[in-house]
Parts: sequence; structure tokens; C-alpha cells
Amino acid sequence: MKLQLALDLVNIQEAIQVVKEVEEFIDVVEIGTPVVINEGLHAVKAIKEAYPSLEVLADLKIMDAAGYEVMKASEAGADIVTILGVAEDMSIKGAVSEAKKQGKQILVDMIGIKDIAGRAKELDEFGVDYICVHTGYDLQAIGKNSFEDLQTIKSVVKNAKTAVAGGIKLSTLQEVINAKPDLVIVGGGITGQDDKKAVAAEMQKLIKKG
Ligand SMILES: O=C([C@H](O)CO)[C@H](O)[C@H](O)COP(=O)(O)O
Repeated sequence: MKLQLALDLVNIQEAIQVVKEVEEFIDVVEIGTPVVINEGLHAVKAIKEAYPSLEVLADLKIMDAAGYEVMKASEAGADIVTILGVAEDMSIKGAVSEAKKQGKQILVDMIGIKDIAGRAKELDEFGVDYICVHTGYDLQAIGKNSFEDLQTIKSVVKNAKTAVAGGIKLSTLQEVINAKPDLVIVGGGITGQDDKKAVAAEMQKLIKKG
């Protein structure tokens, strides 16, 4: 099980600084969608250059022009690129095909999907690397989480790795770990804390313990 740090509300310099604090406790750094919107793929390039030993995920949440966008993110240094599960099958297949060509991975974000089990089964057949259940900020605001959806994808996905994101905190991490996802994504649960290093260290400890 890997720990991914999601960076959403920072600029490039702040991102580099946050990663410096928690580098030893994380496996993947996510350049979040708001950062890509503000800074472009330069943010992906800067983080990969600063931390070449960490995997970098570009949270593009691709909806169309998938092959092209995966190619550009890959050129910037992304190891994993995200596409939305609601995208057309053709777009998902295009993303997978380009990622394979580039030696990269595709994570499908299931945000906004109603039939989680049905779509996860289809996506699993397309050869995506990760299927990620995700409660975005707007639904977190009304108290939702993705813990039940994680159980759902765990029960139907046979090939892809599973991931979970959305409002995970130190206090809720054990519940997530119990469902055994391959990747746990944490943003504000680390970046919003005064002692980011201590929280990330504790999270890594819990993940290693299982
Ligand atoms: O993908 C995300 C969100 O849509 C904003 O881009 C976040 O990275 C993801 O939700 C993880 O962040 P937290 O919810 O703060 O843990």
C-alpha cells in the first residue's frame, strides 16, 4: 500500500517546500488539478526534477483529447496521469495506449459516477492501472466520503490497482487501510496540519502496520 500526498492549494515553490518536509514518508506526489490550472505542467516538471526518486502524479482529470494530454504530461515527467471515469471509452483507451507507449500509468478517477461497480468492471477491462474512488471537495463539504465505494471496487476489480481519495485524515486512515487499497491519497489531512512531518510519519507507520 502506497501513500500519495496531494498538493492542491500551493504554488510551485510552496509545493517543493511541503514535499521537502514529508519526502521520506510518502511514495507519490500529486500535482493537484488546481495547481495544474494555475501553474501548468511546469509544476509537474519542477517537482520531478526536485524529487526524481518519488513518483509524480499529474491530476489532469482528463475528459477528452486523452492521448495528447497523456503525452504532454509524460513529457513533463509525470509517472501517473489521471483521467475521469465518466470520459468516453474511446478516451480511456486512448489514454491507456499512450501511457503504455510512454512507459507511464493511468489512474481513473471515479468522481461523479453513480454506478461505481458497473463502470469499474468496464474500466478494469480497458487495462487502466488504477481505479480510484474519490469524494471531491464539494461533496466532502456535506459530509460524504468514499469508504463504501472503496469496498465496492475492491469486490469487482480484478486487474487494476485500487485507490481512494477525498478528505482522508489521520483519524480515518485506519478504516481506509482495513479495506486494503493499493494507494491512499491524502491532501488536506497532511497539508492542513501544523506538523506535516509528524502526521505523514504517523500515516506511513499505520500503512506499514496494515
Ligand atoms: O483531487 C482532489 C480534488 O479534486 C481537488 O483537486 C484532491 O487532490 C483529493 O481530494 C485529495 O485531497 P483531500 O481531499 O484534501 O485529501
